[in-house]
Amino acid sequence: MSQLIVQTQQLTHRFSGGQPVLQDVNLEVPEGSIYGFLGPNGAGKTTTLRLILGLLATQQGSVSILGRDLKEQRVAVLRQVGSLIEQPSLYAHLTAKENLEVYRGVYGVDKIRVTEVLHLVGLAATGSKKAKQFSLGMKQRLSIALALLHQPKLLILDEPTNGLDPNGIIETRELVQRLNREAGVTIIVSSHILAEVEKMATHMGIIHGGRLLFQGTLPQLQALKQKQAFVQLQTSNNEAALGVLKGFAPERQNGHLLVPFTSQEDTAAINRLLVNQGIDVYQLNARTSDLEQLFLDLTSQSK
Ligand SMILES: Nc1ncnc2c1ncn2[C@@H]1O[C@H](COP(=O)(O)OP(=O)(O)OP(=O)(O)O)[C@@H](O)[C@H]1O
Repeated sequence: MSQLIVQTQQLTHRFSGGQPVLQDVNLEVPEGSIYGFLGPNGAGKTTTLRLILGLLATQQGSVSILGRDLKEQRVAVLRQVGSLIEQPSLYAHLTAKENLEVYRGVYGVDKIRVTEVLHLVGLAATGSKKAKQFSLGMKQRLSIALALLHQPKLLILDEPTNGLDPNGIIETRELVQRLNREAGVTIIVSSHILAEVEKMATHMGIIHGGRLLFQGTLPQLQALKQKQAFVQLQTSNNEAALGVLKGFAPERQNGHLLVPFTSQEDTAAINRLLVNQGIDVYQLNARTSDLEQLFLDLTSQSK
Protein backbone atom coordinates (compact mmCIF):
# COMPACT_ATOMS: atom_id res chain seq x y z
CA MET A 1 0.00 0.00 0.00
CA SER A 2 1.24 3.48 -0.74
CA GLN A 3 2.31 5.70 2.12
CA LEU A 4 -0.30 7.90 3.73
CA ILE A 5 0.36 11.58 3.27
CA VAL A 6 -2.36 12.54 5.75
CA GLN A 7 -3.69 10.45 8.55
CA THR A 8 -6.05 11.65 11.23
CA GLN A 9 -6.88 9.51 14.20
CA GLN A 10 -10.10 9.81 16.15
CA LEU A 11 -10.37 13.48 15.29
CA THR A 12 -13.17 15.01 17.33
CA HIS A 13 -14.02 18.68 17.56
CA ARG A 14 -16.50 20.90 19.37
CA PHE A 15 -17.00 24.63 19.05
CA SER A 16 -17.40 26.42 22.38
CA GLY A 17 -17.99 23.15 24.19
CA GLY A 18 -21.17 22.41 22.21
CA GLN A 19 -22.13 19.22 20.39
CA PRO A 20 -19.26 17.64 18.44
CA VAL A 21 -19.18 18.81 14.83
CA LEU A 22 -16.59 16.09 14.11
CA GLN A 23 -16.55 12.70 15.70
CA ASP A 24 -13.80 10.08 15.49
CA VAL A 25 -12.74 11.00 11.99
CA ASN A 26 -9.99 8.71 10.69
CA LEU A 27 -8.95 10.19 7.38
CA GLU A 28 -6.40 8.28 5.31
CA VAL A 29 -5.08 10.07 2.26
CA PRO A 30 -2.64 7.99 0.20
CA GLU A 31 0.36 9.78 -1.26
CA GLY A 32 -0.14 10.50 -4.96
CA SER A 33 -3.94 10.49 -4.76
CA ILE A 34 -6.60 13.03 -5.56
CA TYR A 35 -8.74 12.64 -2.47
CA GLY A 36 -12.29 13.89 -2.90
CA PHE A 37 -13.63 15.00 0.47
CA LEU A 38 -17.34 15.00 0.01
CA GLY A 39 -20.20 16.02 2.24
CA PRO A 40 -23.26 18.24 2.32
CA ASN A 41 -23.04 21.78 3.69
CA GLY A 42 -22.24 21.81 7.37
CA ALA A 43 -20.95 18.20 7.38
CA GLY A 44 -17.58 19.17 8.83
CA LYS A 45 -15.32 19.37 5.78
CA THR A 46 -13.85 22.81 6.43
CA THR A 47 -13.40 22.06 10.12
CA THR A 48 -11.45 18.89 9.25
CA LEU A 49 -9.30 20.73 6.72
CA ARG A 50 -8.61 23.56 9.18
CA LEU A 51 -7.50 21.01 11.75
CA ILE A 52 -5.19 19.34 9.21
CA LEU A 53 -3.71 22.74 8.41
CA GLY A 54 -3.23 23.64 12.05
CA LEU A 55 -5.59 26.62 11.64
CA LEU A 56 -7.67 25.17 14.45
CA ALA A 57 -6.07 23.58 17.49
CA THR A 58 -6.77 19.86 17.82
CA GLN A 59 -8.87 19.12 20.89
CA GLN A 60 -9.13 15.36 20.61
CA GLY A 61 -7.36 12.94 18.30
CA SER A 62 -4.33 13.58 16.15
CA VAL A 63 -3.19 14.66 12.71
CA SER A 64 -0.05 13.40 11.02
CA ILE A 65 1.34 14.42 7.68
CA LEU A 66 3.91 12.20 5.99
CA GLY A 67 4.20 10.25 9.19
CA ARG A 68 4.98 13.27 11.35
CA ASP A 69 2.72 14.52 14.09
CA LEU A 70 1.36 17.98 13.37
CA LYS A 71 1.44 19.10 16.99
CA GLU A 72 5.03 18.01 17.53
CA GLN A 73 6.57 19.09 14.24
CA ARG A 74 4.23 21.81 13.12
CA VAL A 75 6.59 24.01 11.08
CA ALA A 76 8.36 21.16 9.28
CA VAL A 77 5.04 19.50 8.54
CA LEU A 78 3.26 22.59 7.25
CA ARG A 79 6.16 23.38 4.93
CA GLN A 80 4.99 20.39 2.88
CA VAL A 81 1.46 21.72 2.54
CA GLY A 82 -0.16 24.34 0.32
CA SER A 83 -3.77 25.33 0.69
CA LEU A 84 -6.64 27.32 -0.64
CA ILE A 85 -9.14 27.34 2.16
CA GLU A 86 -10.17 30.95 2.21
CA GLN A 87 -9.87 33.29 -0.73
CA PRO A 88 -6.32 34.63 -0.74
CA SER A 89 -5.96 38.35 -1.35
CA LEU A 90 -4.97 38.84 -4.94
CA TYR A 91 -3.70 42.26 -5.94
CA ALA A 92 -6.29 43.30 -8.54
CA HIS A 93 -4.05 45.93 -10.15
CA LEU A 94 -1.09 43.54 -10.57
CA THR A 95 -0.46 40.90 -13.23
CA ALA A 96 -0.32 37.18 -12.44
CA LYS A 97 3.48 37.31 -12.43
CA GLU A 98 3.59 40.40 -10.20
CA ASN A 99 1.15 38.81 -7.74
CA LEU A 100 3.39 35.76 -7.54
CA GLU A 101 6.48 37.98 -7.14
CA VAL A 102 4.93 39.59 -4.06
CA TYR A 103 4.32 36.20 -2.43
CA ARG A 104 7.67 34.82 -3.64
CA GLY A 105 9.28 37.34 -1.31
CA VAL A 106 7.18 36.08 1.59
CA TYR A 107 8.10 32.43 0.93
CA GLY A 108 11.72 33.15 0.00
CA VAL A 109 11.70 30.91 -3.07
CA ASP A 110 13.78 31.28 -6.27
CA LYS A 111 12.62 33.57 -9.07
CA ILE A 112 12.45 30.64 -11.49
CA ARG A 113 9.64 29.13 -9.42
CA VAL A 114 7.33 31.98 -10.46
CA THR A 115 7.76 31.01 -14.11
CA GLU A 116 7.30 27.34 -13.24
CA VAL A 117 4.01 27.81 -11.41
CA LEU A 118 2.69 30.18 -14.08
CA HIS A 119 3.19 27.37 -16.58
CA LEU A 120 1.77 24.76 -14.24
CA VAL A 121 -1.52 26.61 -13.83
CA GLY A 122 -1.70 27.69 -17.47
CA LEU A 123 -1.31 31.45 -16.88
CA ALA A 124 2.09 31.92 -18.53
CA ALA A 125 0.63 33.75 -21.51
CA THR A 126 -1.38 36.35 -19.57
CA GLY A 127 1.42 38.94 -19.90
CA SER A 128 0.39 42.44 -18.84
CA LYS A 129 -3.21 41.53 -18.11
CA LYS A 130 -4.16 42.58 -14.60
CA ALA A 131 -5.78 40.19 -12.14
CA LYS A 132 -8.94 42.35 -12.08
CA GLN A 133 -9.42 41.51 -15.78
CA PHE A 134 -9.20 37.76 -15.13
CA SER A 135 -12.20 35.41 -15.27
CA LEU A 136 -13.14 33.77 -11.97
CA GLY A 137 -11.52 30.54 -13.20
CA MET A 138 -8.26 32.37 -13.95
CA LYS A 139 -8.33 34.03 -10.52
CA GLN A 140 -8.82 30.61 -8.99
CA ARG A 141 -5.85 29.24 -10.94
CA LEU A 142 -3.73 32.19 -9.80
CA SER A 143 -4.75 31.48 -6.20
CA ILE A 144 -3.69 27.86 -6.69
CA ALA A 145 -0.39 29.06 -8.18
CA LEU A 146 0.24 31.04 -4.98
CA ALA A 147 -0.41 27.93 -2.91
CA LEU A 148 2.12 26.01 -5.04
CA LEU A 149 4.98 28.50 -4.82
CA HIS A 150 6.85 26.67 -2.07
CA GLN A 151 6.52 23.30 -3.87
CA PRO A 152 4.26 21.55 -1.40
CA LYS A 153 3.78 17.80 -1.62
CA LEU A 154 0.19 18.18 -0.50
CA LEU A 155 -2.33 20.71 -1.74
CA ILE A 156 -5.61 21.25 0.11
CA LEU A 157 -8.42 22.91 -1.80
CA ASP A 158 -11.65 23.69 0.04
CA GLU A 159 -14.60 23.78 -2.39
CA PRO A 160 -12.42 25.24 -5.18
CA THR A 161 -15.23 25.26 -7.75
CA ASN A 162 -17.74 27.11 -5.58
CA GLY A 163 -19.14 30.09 -7.43
CA LEU A 164 -17.39 29.26 -10.70
CA ASP A 165 -19.17 29.10 -14.04
CA PRO A 166 -19.12 25.79 -15.96
CA ASN A 167 -15.92 26.79 -17.78
CA GLY A 168 -14.20 27.71 -14.55
CA ILE A 169 -15.27 24.38 -13.04
CA ILE A 170 -13.76 22.45 -15.95
CA GLU A 171 -10.55 24.55 -15.85
CA THR A 172 -10.14 23.89 -12.14
CA ARG A 173 -10.83 20.18 -12.48
CA GLU A 174 -8.32 19.84 -15.32
CA LEU A 175 -5.76 21.77 -13.33
CA VAL A 176 -6.19 19.50 -10.31
CA GLN A 177 -5.65 16.45 -12.51
CA ARG A 178 -2.64 17.97 -14.25
CA LEU A 179 -0.96 18.99 -11.00
CA ASN A 180 -1.42 15.49 -9.70
CA ARG A 181 -0.21 13.81 -12.85
CA GLU A 182 2.62 16.10 -13.91
CA ALA A 183 3.85 17.67 -10.69
CA GLY A 184 3.13 14.64 -8.49
CA VAL A 185 1.18 16.70 -5.95
CA THR A 186 -1.27 14.87 -3.68
CA ILE A 187 -4.49 16.87 -3.59
CA ILE A 188 -7.37 16.92 -1.15
CA VAL A 189 -10.33 18.61 -2.73
CA SER A 190 -13.56 19.14 -0.85
CA SER A 191 -16.96 19.46 -2.43
CA HIS A 192 -20.66 18.98 -1.75
CA ILE A 193 -21.31 17.67 -5.26
CA LEU A 194 -20.83 13.95 -5.79
CA ALA A 195 -20.81 14.11 -9.60
CA GLU A 196 -18.07 16.71 -9.59
CA VAL A 197 -15.74 14.82 -7.26
CA GLU A 198 -16.32 11.55 -9.12
CA LYS A 199 -14.90 13.18 -12.24
CA MET A 200 -11.50 13.89 -10.73
CA ALA A 201 -10.84 11.91 -7.56
CA THR A 202 -8.96 8.64 -7.24
CA HIS A 203 -10.03 8.24 -3.63
CA MET A 204 -12.98 9.50 -1.71
CA GLY A 205 -14.01 10.26 1.83
CA ILE A 206 -17.66 10.99 2.57
CA ILE A 207 -18.51 12.91 5.71
CA HIS A 208 -21.97 13.53 7.07
CA GLY A 209 -22.95 14.99 10.43
CA GLY A 210 -19.29 15.03 11.47
CA ARG A 211 -18.75 11.31 10.85
CA LEU A 212 -16.85 9.67 8.04
CA LEU A 213 -19.37 7.36 6.38
CA PHE A 214 -17.18 6.02 3.63
CA GLN A 215 -13.53 6.05 2.66
CA GLY A 216 -11.91 4.20 -0.20
CA THR A 217 -11.13 4.20 -3.88
CA LEU A 218 -13.56 5.34 -6.54
CA PRO A 219 -14.31 1.78 -7.74
CA GLN A 220 -15.01 0.77 -4.12
CA LEU A 221 -17.46 3.65 -3.84
CA GLN A 222 -19.18 2.69 -7.06
CA ALA A 223 -19.53 -0.92 -5.87
CA LEU A 224 -20.98 0.31 -2.59
CA LYS A 225 -23.46 2.60 -4.33
CA GLN A 226 -24.75 -0.38 -6.28
CA LYS A 227 -25.04 -2.53 -3.17
CA GLN A 228 -26.94 0.13 -1.26
CA ALA A 229 -29.87 0.38 -3.62
CA PHE A 230 -32.71 -2.12 -3.82
CA VAL A 231 -36.09 -2.36 -5.39
CA GLN A 232 -38.64 -3.74 -2.95
CA LEU A 233 -41.56 -5.66 -4.44
CA GLN A 234 -44.79 -7.09 -3.22
CA THR A 235 -46.68 -9.27 -5.65
CA SER A 236 -49.70 -11.57 -5.86
CA ASN A 237 -47.33 -14.56 -5.96
CA ASN A 238 -43.86 -13.96 -4.56
CA GLU A 239 -42.89 -17.58 -5.04
CA ALA A 240 -43.55 -17.48 -8.78
CA ALA A 241 -42.01 -14.00 -9.01
CA LEU A 242 -38.75 -15.36 -7.56
CA GLY A 243 -38.52 -17.72 -10.53
CA VAL A 244 -39.51 -15.12 -13.11
CA LEU A 245 -36.93 -12.64 -11.81
CA LYS A 246 -34.08 -15.18 -11.53
CA GLY A 247 -31.84 -13.10 -13.79
CA PHE A 248 -32.12 -10.11 -11.39
CA ALA A 249 -30.83 -11.95 -8.29
CA PRO A 250 -33.97 -11.52 -6.18
CA GLU A 251 -34.06 -12.28 -2.46
CA ARG A 252 -36.95 -12.85 -0.16
CA GLN A 253 -37.27 -10.68 2.96
CA ASN A 254 -40.18 -10.29 5.39
CA GLY A 255 -42.89 -11.07 2.86
CA HIS A 256 -41.26 -8.86 0.23
CA LEU A 257 -38.84 -9.46 -2.57
CA LEU A 258 -35.68 -7.42 -2.84
CA VAL A 259 -33.90 -6.95 -6.13
CA PRO A 260 -30.63 -4.99 -6.41
CA PHE A 261 -31.32 -1.68 -8.12
CA THR A 262 -29.32 -1.28 -11.31
CA SER A 263 -31.21 1.25 -13.40
CA GLN A 264 -34.66 2.71 -13.95
CA GLU A 265 -34.89 0.75 -17.18
CA ASP A 266 -34.26 -2.54 -15.33
CA THR A 267 -36.89 -1.59 -12.76
CA ALA A 268 -39.43 -1.07 -15.54
CA ALA A 269 -38.36 -4.38 -17.12
CA ILE A 270 -38.96 -6.19 -13.81
CA ASN A 271 -42.47 -4.80 -13.62
CA ARG A 272 -43.18 -5.73 -17.24
CA LEU A 273 -41.87 -9.28 -16.80
CA LEU A 274 -44.07 -9.93 -13.79
CA VAL A 275 -47.23 -8.51 -15.37
CA ASN A 276 -46.60 -10.47 -18.58
CA GLN A 277 -46.43 -13.64 -16.50
CA GLY A 278 -49.78 -12.87 -14.92
CA ILE A 279 -48.30 -11.82 -11.56
CA ASP A 280 -49.86 -8.66 -10.12
CA VAL A 281 -47.46 -6.09 -8.69
CA TYR A 282 -48.96 -4.54 -5.54
CA GLN A 283 -45.95 -2.50 -4.55
CA LEU A 284 -42.70 -1.54 -6.20
CA ASN A 285 -40.51 0.83 -4.16
CA ALA A 286 -36.95 2.00 -4.44
CA ARG A 287 -35.55 1.27 -1.00
CA THR A 288 -32.76 3.62 -0.05
CA SER A 289 -30.39 3.27 2.86
CA ASP A 290 -29.11 6.35 4.69
CA LEU A 291 -26.00 6.29 2.56
CA GLU A 292 -27.98 5.93 -0.64
CA GLN A 293 -30.22 8.83 0.42
CA LEU A 294 -27.10 10.83 1.09
CA PHE A 295 -25.82 10.07 -2.41
CA LEU A 296 -29.13 11.20 -3.85
CA ASP A 297 -28.96 14.43 -1.84
CA LEU A 298 -25.38 15.04 -2.89
CA THR A 299 -26.24 14.45 -6.51
CA SER A 300 -29.36 16.59 -6.52
CA GLN A 301 -27.42 19.55 -5.11
CA SER A 302 -25.48 19.67 -8.36
CA LYS A 303 -28.59 20.50 -10.34
N1 LIG B 1 -16.42 28.90 14.23
C1 LIG B 1 -17.49 28.15 14.42
N2 LIG B 1 -18.24 28.25 15.54
C2 LIG B 1 -19.31 27.47 15.77
N3 LIG B 1 -19.74 26.52 14.91
C3 LIG B 1 -19.05 26.35 13.77
C4 LIG B 1 -17.91 27.16 13.46
N4 LIG B 1 -17.41 26.76 12.27
C5 LIG B 1 -18.23 25.76 11.85
N5 LIG B 1 -19.21 25.52 12.75
C6 LIG B 1 -20.26 24.49 12.64
O1 LIG B 1 -19.61 23.23 12.48
C7 LIG B 1 -20.33 22.40 11.56
C8 LIG B 1 -19.41 21.97 10.46
O2 LIG B 1 -19.06 23.10 9.69
P1 LIG B 1 -18.04 23.05 8.47
O3 LIG B 1 -17.83 24.47 7.99
O4 LIG B 1 -16.84 22.28 8.86
O5 LIG B 1 -18.86 22.23 7.40
P2 LIG B 1 -18.60 22.06 5.87
O6 LIG B 1 -18.81 20.62 5.58
O7 LIG B 1 -17.31 22.66 5.47
O8 LIG B 1 -19.78 22.84 5.22
P3 LIG B 1 -19.76 24.16 4.33
O9 LIG B 1 -19.48 23.69 2.95
O10 LIG B 1 -21.16 24.67 4.49
O11 LIG B 1 -18.72 25.06 4.91
C9 LIG B 1 -21.52 23.23 11.09
O12 LIG B 1 -22.62 22.86 11.87
C10 LIG B 1 -21.11 24.65 11.39
O13 LIG B 1 -22.23 25.45 11.65
